[in-house]
Amino acid sequence: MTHDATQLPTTILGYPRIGPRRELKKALEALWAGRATQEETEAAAVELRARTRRRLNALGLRAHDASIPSAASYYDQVLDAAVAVGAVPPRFADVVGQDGRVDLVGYSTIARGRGEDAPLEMTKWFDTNYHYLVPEIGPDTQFRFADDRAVREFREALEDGFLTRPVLVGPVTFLLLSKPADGSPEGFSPLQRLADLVPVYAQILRALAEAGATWVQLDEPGLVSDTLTAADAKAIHAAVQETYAALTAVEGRPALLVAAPYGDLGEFLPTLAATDVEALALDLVKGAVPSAPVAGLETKAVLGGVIDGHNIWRTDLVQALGKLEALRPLAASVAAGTSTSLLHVPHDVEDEPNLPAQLKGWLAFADQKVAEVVTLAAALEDPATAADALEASARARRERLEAPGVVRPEVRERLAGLTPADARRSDYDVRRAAQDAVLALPPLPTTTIGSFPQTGEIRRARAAWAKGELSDADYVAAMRAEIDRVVALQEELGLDVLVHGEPERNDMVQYFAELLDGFAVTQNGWVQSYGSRCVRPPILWGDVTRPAPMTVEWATYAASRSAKPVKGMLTGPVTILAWSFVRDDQPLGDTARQVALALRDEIADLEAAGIGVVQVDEPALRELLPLKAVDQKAYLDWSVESFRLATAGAADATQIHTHLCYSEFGEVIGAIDGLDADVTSIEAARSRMEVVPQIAQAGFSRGIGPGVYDIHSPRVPSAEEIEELLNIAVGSISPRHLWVNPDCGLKTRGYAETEASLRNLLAATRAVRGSLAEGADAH
Ligand SMILES: Nc1nc2c(c(=O)[nH]1)N[C@@H](CNc1ccc(C(=O)N[C@@H](CCC(=O)N[C@@H](CCC(=O)N[C@@H](CCC(=O)O)C(=O)O)C(=O)O)C(=O)O)cc1)CN2
Ligand code: MET
Ligand SMILES: [Zn+2]
Repeated sequence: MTHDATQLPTTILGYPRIGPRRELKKALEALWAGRATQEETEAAAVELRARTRRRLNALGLRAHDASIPSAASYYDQVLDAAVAVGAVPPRFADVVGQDGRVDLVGYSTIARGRGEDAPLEMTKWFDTNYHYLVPEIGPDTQFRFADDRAVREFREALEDGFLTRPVLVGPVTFLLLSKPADGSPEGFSPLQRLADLVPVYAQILRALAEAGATWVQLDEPGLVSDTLTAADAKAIHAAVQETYAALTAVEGRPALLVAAPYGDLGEFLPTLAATDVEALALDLVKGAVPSAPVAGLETKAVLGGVIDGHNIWRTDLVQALGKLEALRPLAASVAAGTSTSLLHVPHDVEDEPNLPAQLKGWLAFADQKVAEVVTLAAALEDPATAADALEASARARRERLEAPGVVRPEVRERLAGLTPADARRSDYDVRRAAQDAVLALPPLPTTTIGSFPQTGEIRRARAAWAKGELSDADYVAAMRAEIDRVVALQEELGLDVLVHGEPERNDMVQYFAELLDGFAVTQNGWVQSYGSRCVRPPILWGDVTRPAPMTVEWATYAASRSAKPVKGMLTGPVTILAWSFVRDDQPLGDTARQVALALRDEIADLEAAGIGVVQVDEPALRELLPLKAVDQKAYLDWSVESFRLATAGAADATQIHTHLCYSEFGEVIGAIDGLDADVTSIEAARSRMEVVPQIAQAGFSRGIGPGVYDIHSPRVPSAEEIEELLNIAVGSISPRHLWVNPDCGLKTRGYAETEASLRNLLAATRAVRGSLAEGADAH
């Protein structure tokens, strides 16, 4: 170590990467569509990185002290780490250049797959709506310092006049998030490869130091979960010790900041504090200031993550400063920072011309949060200089509590009048008989998850409508034409329960937020969900009411086009909360119940309009599950209750479906059972029906549709392949309960592949129905 590292710069753990106008999304999608060269896409990204540095500098992060993070990524930071350490699966070995580098086309291939080569699996990043790519690590994976993008981007910034702080996923987290490569022996876990991986990180640190880096940030969020078995925890303690003993021994290295976002470090804090790293970043939003001295911490610089990287409310700076002050006696020095990367929030409140002025005063997007960090840093130096800013932030919060619409007495009264009976339906058998009588579905009924391809034409029509260039009537006509097409296609293919295809929805959450009171939606508030895909999370700021029916006209129009049952399509309360920025002035459960009541009224209206099947999607049920075991039961109670409150007003004969993606099914199976839906569809094709034994074991005895078509890839599954998956399902799930459906909605797919895949899905279903009938005849 060649410089003073007892003082951390004021900083943020990371910043949005997609660009204020989704510049990176557009550049990447142009490359993928063959409309841009690699050089053009790289050039757009270089420009975006330069703009980001200037912006952060203008907001008060300094240019020369590693205060500005170098944390860009073309797709995902975990994929970046995999490529850096040479952990590219053998099926993609050809995309790695002679020099170890992976160019943008090759990098995109690993992320998105090609032909029969499946991409890396994608899964949720902690308790966020961001998704990372899962590295595949086997006993033979050859780690080496392969791609030096981190060094190149550090140099790029330096040449531009900025000494930045490179950010990498730390080695322990990298292995904890990896999965064993296919063919790994029983009992193998990627963490067993730590000793081979750490020297590569050491090399990277050396290369960064040679390039002039003074600080490097290693993100270790893998340490914040406590749902670990004792044996796992022991192995992770040992891994932390081994990793940071080795990395701090690297000669001439940069100072190390180990960041632990998304929760409290708990038992791993003492372990990290005992290492020789210079600095730790603690999440003081989800986690707490340690209540007693921690051995080793007194020699470290600590970044107090008091600004919430996960929400958009303006911080109560008085309270935040209090936490930093409480931390001071425990550490060598304390700096102000964010709890997580700002990746999960939009760029700039000032870029929202349509948000009400009063609401804007309550909000802090990424840029406002950087300013808050800078204000706190000043307040740490001298509270007097920041007194006005501190008082203003406290005033904004008080004002919010009293503003009209935040509390609506009629909503409060309705909630207060609820009884347990409002969340209970009749027994499943009673419902099943009533539903069989009206629906008369064949065995192994087929359906889809709701959305059909969102074509460029649909999106352009909506954009024109929003700009006033297309009239309401023309917009409705365009969407109805799409519904006609979707219904006709499903009829032709022979699906049993049809959908309208959701063409009118920009997003399954934003659509409802636009129609409910108590929400605001943004114009430019894009947040990366995965790769180039983004969402604009709505802001749930007040009590929720439903001024008018939201889906009835679309659903009844679709129903008028077919004699088959058409499934109404709603997003559930938990998912609406999970994918919005939610008020933090009352328990989430109370907010969820308000949303549930709006959905309950919608279901009543759908029933009254003759819709006899309604799906209430809850793909985020698992996402909001707290990382800490102690908090999980309370969450499962309110989340399940809110779904039931939304659905339990339905008549026995109304078939309620739900849908969940991301098959960590085992973890929430109790909750899924508790939802008491008549039919549940889940993602299963990607994991080749891994969840089926879990379903059987749990004795799940209502309708269940494990997905048989992986919609995350353009690949068309063959009928034989789907038949094989169905046979696995039939092996453990009673045909009385088994449904046939894709893994998820089809909105990100094109029509050609969708049609071909669904055709194969129906052929496979007919084949399996045939063999079931033969089996029944033989008995
Ligand atoms: N909120 C949410 N979270 C989720 C999911 C989800 O569906 N919703 N699914 C899971 C996976 N995540 C996903 C996240 C985003 C997308 C996605 O497709 N996003 C679209 C944007 C969707 C949208 O808001 N569309 C708007 C705006 C579309 C747009 O970009 N319009 C153009 C103009 C139209 C054109 O010329 O194409 C523009 O504004 O510039 C609309 O359709 O109205 C994208 O990034 O491309 C898919 C999956 C988990 N989390
Ligand atoms: C992310 S779950 C998506 C469910 C929704 N009904 C759709 O089909 O798109
Ligand atoms: Zn889904």
